[in-house]
Amino acid sequence: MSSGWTEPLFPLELPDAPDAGPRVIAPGAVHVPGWLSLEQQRWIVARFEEWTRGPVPLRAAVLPGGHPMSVRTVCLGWHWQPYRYTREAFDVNGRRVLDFPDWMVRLGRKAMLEAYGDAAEAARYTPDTALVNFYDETAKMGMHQDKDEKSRAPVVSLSMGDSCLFRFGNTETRTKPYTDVGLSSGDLFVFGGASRFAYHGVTKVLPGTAPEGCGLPRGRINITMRVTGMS
Ligand SMILES: O=C(O)CCC(=O)C(=O)O
Ligand SMILES: [Fe+2]
Repeated sequence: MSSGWTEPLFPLELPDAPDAGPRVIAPGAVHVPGWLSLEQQRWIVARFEEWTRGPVPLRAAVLPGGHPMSVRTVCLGWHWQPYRYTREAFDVNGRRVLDFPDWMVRLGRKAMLEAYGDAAEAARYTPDTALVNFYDETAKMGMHQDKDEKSRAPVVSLSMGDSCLFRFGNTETRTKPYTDVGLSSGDLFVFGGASRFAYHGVTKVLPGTAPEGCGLPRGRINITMRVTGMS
């Protein structure tokens, strides 16, 4: 019971060797465990701390039903609110969000190359927004599609801090079939192609599982880079 992995082992995909290569979870959906080094993770966590200082703070987006999400988010490039992108955070303080960093474009391209192995596709990939989510130990994210982008380019996801159970489903329904994947600190997950509009969510954060030295002793950060297709 001390491992933190309290879910049944099947169909949970356990992270094994940290340097295990890419695994295809569904067509177009690839999980790369342990992709970022601890040093890279720490560096990104330090950037996260800068982003949360503004101009737009970390905030829980309010869903149309009036309930705030349990996850808190800060955006880069374009600000997302349910369910659209704008340059200014009208639902927070009206300020324009930080520019999308060049280093993150480069990281997105490296991620694409790692996941799909197609150098030309990777070189073309130019994400222009990132939703940077912070999960405390009770936060979750319900099953949803990322479909507010006008582009079908893949979504690149990076995780730091505590592990979580990430549920990756199908494009038709919020329910089965899905695969539960353990996403740990440093993991990469890319979904594009036939999986670009698959439902997915975070069912549980596993407190106390952040590795020593990742820069985030508790809680979980997830960055999803996307191409808005907007200008
Ligand atoms: O936290 C995650 O791993 C997923 C986040 C997500 O699906 C989103 O921000 O749309
Ligand atoms: Fe999503």
